[in-house]
Amino acid sequence: MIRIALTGGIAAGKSTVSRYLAQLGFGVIDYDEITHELQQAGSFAIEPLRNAFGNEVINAEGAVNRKALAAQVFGDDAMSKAALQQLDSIMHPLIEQLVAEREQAIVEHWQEHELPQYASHSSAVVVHDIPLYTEVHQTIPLTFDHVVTVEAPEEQRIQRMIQTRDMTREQAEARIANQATQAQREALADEVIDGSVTKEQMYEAVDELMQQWLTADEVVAENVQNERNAQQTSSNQKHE
Ligand SMILES: CC(C)(COP(=O)(O)OP(=O)(O)OC[C@H]1O[C@@H](n2cnc3c(N)ncnc32)[C@H](O)[C@@H]1O)[C@@H](O)C(=O)NCCC(=O)NCCS
Ligand SMILES: Nc1ncnc2c1ncn2[C@@H]1O[C@H](COP(=O)(O)OP(=O)(O)OP(=O)(O)O)[C@@H](O)[C@H]1O
Repeated sequence: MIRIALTGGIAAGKSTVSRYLAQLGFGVIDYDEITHELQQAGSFAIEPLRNAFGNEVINAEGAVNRKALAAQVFGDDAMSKAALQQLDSIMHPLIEQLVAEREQAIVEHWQEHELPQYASHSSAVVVHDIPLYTEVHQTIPLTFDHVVTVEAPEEQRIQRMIQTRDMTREQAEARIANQATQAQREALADEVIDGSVTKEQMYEAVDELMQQWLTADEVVAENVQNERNAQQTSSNQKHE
């Protein structure tokens, strides 16, 4: 299996890249979607969250009131920091469990449906779409073959947020300031996709990366197979 972590600065184009990879037929696991699912009524996370943070973080329907929870865990004081750690310790093992189940389903699906445009690839590809990879990589202990971040200049991202998300400049700037920095994301990534170019150019960059990684994986698979064949031949010769 080739495991890829995909992250990026807010509004840099990560979701656009993620959708494109899904369109190509690769399995994509969306960590934001999983987090939201786990905070719906009836989820395993509800009672532990209620016990840790009180009734006020659960709404009348039995789902998490994200605004109320955010008020307890986001802040510069020691209490908020400890609360965020506690939230991570409740959410992250549950996220990890759902991720493992999705990954298994993707591998099973891949075994039955190879992608025609990559007919020769020998491993399933699973893309983990993790907006907050920098923030959570130490508490969700998954290992990745490749870590990719999508980046674009801050002003371009602010303009995108103002135009497509109905935000004011102040709100957009605050969202950026709240996240890890571009330098922190790039320090963890082995590839950076430029989100400031056209979408078509971004897709070309993705195509190139996937070809490169699948070819490298194919070479490793071939070497392993050759090694196995050589060992088999030598063991057969010894028995003759
Ligand atoms: C506290 C919650 C309900 C607040 O939701 P809300 O919609 O108001 O904010 P949102 O999720 O967009 O986060 C806003 C910003 O907070 C920061 N942030 C969010 N979660 C974390 C975290 N676990 N660690 C550090 N920073 C975080 C990021 O900068 C993010 O951009 C939500 O963030 C949450 O449940 N977080 C914990 C689960 C988690 O780790 N999610 C990420 C999984 S990859
Ligand atoms: N290369 C591009 N050229 C023009 N517009 C783009 C490009 N990439 C993304 N966009 C647009 O910018 C907006 C933000 O992109 P996208 O949703 O992919 O960002 P994101 O990084 O996933 O953000 P978030 O982290 O908040 O989910 C969208 O409206 C998208 O269509």
